[in-house]
Amino acid sequence: MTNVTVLGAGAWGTAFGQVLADAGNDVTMWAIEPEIVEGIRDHHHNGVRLPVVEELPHNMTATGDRAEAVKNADIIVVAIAAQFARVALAEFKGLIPQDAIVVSLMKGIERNTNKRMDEVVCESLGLDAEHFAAVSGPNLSKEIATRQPAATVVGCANLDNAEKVARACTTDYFKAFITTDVIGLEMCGSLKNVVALAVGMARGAGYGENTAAMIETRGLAELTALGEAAGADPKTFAGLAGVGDLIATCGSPLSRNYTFGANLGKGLSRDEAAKVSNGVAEGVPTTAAVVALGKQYGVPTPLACAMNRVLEEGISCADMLAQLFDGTITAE
Ligand SMILES: NC(=O)C1=CN([C@@H]2O[C@H](COP(=O)(O)OP(=O)(O)OC[C@H]3O[C@@H](n4cnc5c(N)ncnc54)[C@H](OP(=O)(O)O)[C@@H]3O)[C@@H](O)[C@H]2O)C=CC1
Ligand SMILES: O=C(CO)COP(=O)(O)O
Repeated sequence: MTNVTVLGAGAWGTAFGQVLADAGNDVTMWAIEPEIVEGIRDHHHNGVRLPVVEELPHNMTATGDRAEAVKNADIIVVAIAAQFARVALAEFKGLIPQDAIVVSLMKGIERNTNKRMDEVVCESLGLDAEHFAAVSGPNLSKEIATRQPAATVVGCANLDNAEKVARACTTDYFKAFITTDVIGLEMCGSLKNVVALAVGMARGAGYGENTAAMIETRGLAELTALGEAAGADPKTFAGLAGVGDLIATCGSPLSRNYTFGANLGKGLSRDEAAKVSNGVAEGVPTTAAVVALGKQYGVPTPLACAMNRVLEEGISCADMLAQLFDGTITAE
């Protein structure tokens, strides 16, 4: 049996915690808010972040104490909003058991440093790459919370450790594939959120299938080019974490990024869309970081640049799309 601790009892942290518990592990959730800790520990329910699950498994508990949360953990899963990961993890430095594998579920690029979550987690905890794993795939939390069949990809520089994590989250409704392409998983998961914002925006503004398909396909080309420049394996982009996650996220109102974009497309301002957003829309802070990464690697990022103008300057959906029609003829 494996002891697994999940840092952050948000929607995905809690749903993934349930997967881990269903797979037979003893699961401890760590959260700051006492209401969430008490809810999971005493009532097997996270009414704040995942009310759709009436009764969480009984081999899942919670604590607000950092040292207690991680002291016996074989695997530590980080599911904190990406922009807060560095500051939150700093409090765990020195507490993580030496052989523990630290797994990130987060899909974002850190603003200002433009770093991926593998970089942020390893830097914050003083962790070596062999003990870090990323999990990314088409994993809308509410669907997995209701145990609908789904699959994901676990990436680690050490394939044995990837397999350990994959085994720990394998159930009869959740399947995990493994890879060593951590950079590919990080880039896929983070950049598809920017694409989902743009597709949602087009949908919210009333555009149809052709427009959505154009944004998704050109978005995939953009994230593949940027990912390859960052050192990713191009094959990853054609898999579950790439095309798979784009299909799920860009096609579902369960996605916070899609919904945030749809609200922008309906005419809400960025602040208004944030107010009605239910959970973190990682694409919003990540968009500027993607633009910066494009400049750093010398890779054109027309879609991220257009979405950045929406978020920073408030341009309309029509103007955002016009950015993609600059009159130049290029090879696809
Ligand atoms: N939901 C989904 O379908 C999926 C989400 N992901 C990714 O997983 C990550 C988490 O998403 P999700 O759980 O859905 O998000 P939620 O918005 O539901 O929860 C965010 C989590 O981050 C925590 N948090 C925010 N700020 C801080 C802070 N300063 N210190 C400590 N913790 C903090 C929140 O704690 P608190 O509750 O106390 O505010 C909460 O646990 C994101 O990167 C997301 O992109 C990946 C795949 C699927
Ligand atoms: O990453 C996700 C699905 O794979 C969840 O997307 P959102 O963060 O947009 O809800």
